[in-house]
Amino acid sequence: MADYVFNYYPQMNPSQDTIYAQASEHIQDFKFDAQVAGVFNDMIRRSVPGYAQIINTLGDIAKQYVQPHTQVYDLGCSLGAATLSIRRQIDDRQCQIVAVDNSQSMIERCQQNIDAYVSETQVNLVCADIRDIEINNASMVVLNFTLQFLSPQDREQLMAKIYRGLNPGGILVLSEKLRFEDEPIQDLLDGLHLNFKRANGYSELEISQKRSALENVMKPDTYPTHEQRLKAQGFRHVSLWFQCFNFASMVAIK
Ligand SMILES: C[S@@+](CC[C@H](N)C(=O)[O-])C[C@H]1O[C@@H](n2cnc3c(N)ncnc32)[C@H](O)[C@@H]1O
Ligand SMILES: O=C(O)C(=O)C[C@]1(C(=O)O)C=C[C@@H](O)C=C1
Repeated sequence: MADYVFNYYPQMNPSQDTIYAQASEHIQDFKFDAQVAGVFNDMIRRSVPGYAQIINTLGDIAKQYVQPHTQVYDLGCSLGAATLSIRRQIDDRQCQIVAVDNSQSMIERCQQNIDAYVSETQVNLVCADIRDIEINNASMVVLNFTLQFLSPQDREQLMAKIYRGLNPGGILVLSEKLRFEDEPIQDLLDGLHLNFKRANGYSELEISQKRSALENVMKPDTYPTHEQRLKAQGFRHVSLWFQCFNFASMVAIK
């Protein structure tokens, strides 16, 4: 599989993630702070199976779904990988991309990444909580591994806001880590994910310390929960379009 986004945007991948490499007595809750922002491109590529494929495909989906003179929202944009992939495909459409993250460190690095490439499409980079922003005149909304960091009640409210802000025919792309009710399936897919991390050079110590750090802050839903929530908002067409182990990406069309 072409790992194009990392070859295409080489400046996005400057440092290796060694955040959990040393044993620590007190593992603090995971935060998207300056330390994480500095290594995030390496971290997410080595932690999320299919990440590059998902980023590339977001551009393809944008090409099909983004309508002229509308807005595209990238919620929890981190370093801007999704925004950059989408922007390359919609330069002829007089659209604006609204990219939002509440981590100042992510936003600063994201701005540098966006400024590094010329484009006709304006990117409005906002440092804010995605629970507080307005969404309107949207033809595409992206939540690429962001919803899982909100509380269940906030997930529901955000979905309702996204649905209201999308134009008819607009699309939401929702990528998440998944949980499985079926225990053997949960164990199998979780184990395959751990092997993916090992194959990408993470030690057992790094894997277990990161797991502890994420325990309280990232609570994945099952696919049926996602599907029910999306349909309850009114989305008429809901499907998985990608899954690798316990990581998936869904589309929901209004
Ligand atoms: C796993 S990262 C997303 C990766 C990114 N979408 C990509 O495709 O590379 C989650 C991001 O969501 C941001 N985030 C988490 N909760 C947020 C909130 N309530 N409001 C805004 N941003 C949030 C974090 O700061 C982090 O940058
Ligand atoms: O589940 C894990 O082990 C992860 O590292 C997942 C995950 C994610 O899904 O966002 C968690 C935090 C980091 O942002 C990168 C990847």
